[in-house]
Amino acid sequence: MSKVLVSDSIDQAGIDILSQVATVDVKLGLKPAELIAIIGEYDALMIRSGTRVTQEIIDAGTQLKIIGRAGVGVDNVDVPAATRRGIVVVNSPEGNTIAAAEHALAMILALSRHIPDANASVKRGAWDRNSFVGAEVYKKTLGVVGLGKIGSHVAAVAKTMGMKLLAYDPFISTERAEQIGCQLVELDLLFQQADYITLHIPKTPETTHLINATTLAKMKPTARIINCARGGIIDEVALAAAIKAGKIGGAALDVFESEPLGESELRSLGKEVILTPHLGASTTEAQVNVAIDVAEQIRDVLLGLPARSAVNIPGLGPDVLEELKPYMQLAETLGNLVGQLAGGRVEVLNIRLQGELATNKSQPLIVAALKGLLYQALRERVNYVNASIEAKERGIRVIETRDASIRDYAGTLHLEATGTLGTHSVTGALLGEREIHLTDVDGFPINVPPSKYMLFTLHRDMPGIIGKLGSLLGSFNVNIASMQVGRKIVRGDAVMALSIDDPLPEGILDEIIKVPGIRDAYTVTL
Ligand SMILES: NC(=O)C1=CN([C@@H]2O[C@H](COP(=O)(O)OP(=O)(O)OC[C@H]3O[C@@H](n4cnc5c(N)ncnc54)[C@H](O)[C@@H]3O)[C@@H](O)[C@H]2O)C=CC1
Ligand SMILES: O=C(O)CCC(=O)C(=O)O
Repeated sequence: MSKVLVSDSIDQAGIDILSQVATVDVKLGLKPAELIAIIGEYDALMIRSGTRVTQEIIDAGTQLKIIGRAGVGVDNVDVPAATRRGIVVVNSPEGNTIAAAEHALAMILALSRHIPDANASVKRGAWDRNSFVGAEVYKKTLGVVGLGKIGSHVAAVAKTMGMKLLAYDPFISTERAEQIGCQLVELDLLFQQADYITLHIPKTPETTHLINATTLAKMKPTARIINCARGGIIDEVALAAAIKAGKIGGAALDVFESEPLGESELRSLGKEVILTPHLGASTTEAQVNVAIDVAEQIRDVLLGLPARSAVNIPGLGPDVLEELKPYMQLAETLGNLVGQLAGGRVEVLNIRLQGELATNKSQPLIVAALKGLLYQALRERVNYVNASIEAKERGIRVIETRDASIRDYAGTLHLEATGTLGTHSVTGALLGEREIHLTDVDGFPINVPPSKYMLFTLHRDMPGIIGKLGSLLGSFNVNIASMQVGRKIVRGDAVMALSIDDPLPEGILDEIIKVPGIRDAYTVTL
């Protein structure tokens, strides 16, 4: 049975799902060295933001197939290292959207009305109404940095509170921003005009210290900044200094450059600063959502099925998967076949999407074809995650072309591999939506379903050759399940495709090539 390690606290609903297919160990608060010492036993690791999955941990996880992040941000996982090792990294892109957005909205209101400090003062026994005079958000300007899932929800609710909305997000359209009621502006203008600035972007090299001494200097002296996205987007030292110097009005932070927050000037500041310990996703509802979402994906991957929200399998969203799954199987089979026909080292793989397929997303098909192509070299080590990287590292150049005019079948895929031993090509189609058929080998039309063991010959189309080959195979006790010849002209060159019941015994290929009229022969295992 597979083994899953859960190293941060996740809802029981997730553990229950994992337990259907695996032994689940929940071990919280492990130090990096402790995690490195045990991770080798596990097939899957499930985390939240508490566990930092470094290259060392990934290297020690020799059995790891999947890392599941019960939440959105995967910045605590070394995704490139996981990708190189073929480990799927999945997250829950939407499970905690509402929770995080509501936390940001709560921060805006709590900051405006000094709720935390007023509450603490009453609990201390005081009745001080003068120190906590607040500000209304009504008719104030909210600047939303990052108008994705969380930013959009914050904007939509803020709109209903009567706020004016500015947004900065270089990756969304003006129309989309307008639909949400936001005016898309340049970042500097947002900094200059906003009364509240709320951050909803990932932490990337571009967004690290986006809020720094220079950008803080552009803001209104009354501006308040809310960060429920990621620590490190704000330079905390510069922020504390700006608040102390009265250059901005205040800040509410849920996330920090280093978590848990250690020694920090921010702790010493008064009611103009609110700090929460990364609680954005901490609602009962969100924790159930993300636990189920990620546990289901881990279960599926352990059962050999694809994950719906893999962050390191580009272009494989659930909708794409549903539509392309049969074609991915076709691409993988053709990749495996053409790789074996080509033998040696493949240098160029030409992939042509034909007919209806020409209008489809090609990336998943390319990944699947490469997975098939590299299977002989890498066996189980190659998967949808690392196929592209492995191909790149081997110097395989991928050329993609499309031809919508070819309409023999609904959609066909044509693969041509050129390597150190020559060029070979195969074409395949789906019959009845799922059944794979080879429709062409090396330019010769055929129509056969691929089978586990196959033999292909290139020969002269002449009387007696099929009989001679049949007798030869029979003398080696090789049983032929089916046979088909593809030719372009009568008595010209032809290709024979045979399905055989068992692998071809050693040495027969040399005998086959000696049969007069047979020029070449290839055996493949699919
Ligand atoms: N505090 C907490 O507990 C939680 C924090 N988060 C964090 O919230 C953030 C946003 O999450 P979602 O809205 O789900 O992500 P999302 O992917 O839906 O939205 C992010 C948006 O940021 C935009 N963006 C990317 N780079 C940008 C840049 N340089 N400048 C401006 N915009 C940029 C993208 O175009 C996208 O629209 C993430 O960092 C996530 O990790 C998410 C959930 C809980
Ligand atoms: O797991 C958590 O509570 C943190 C959630 C979070 O930051 C995220 O989903 O990106």
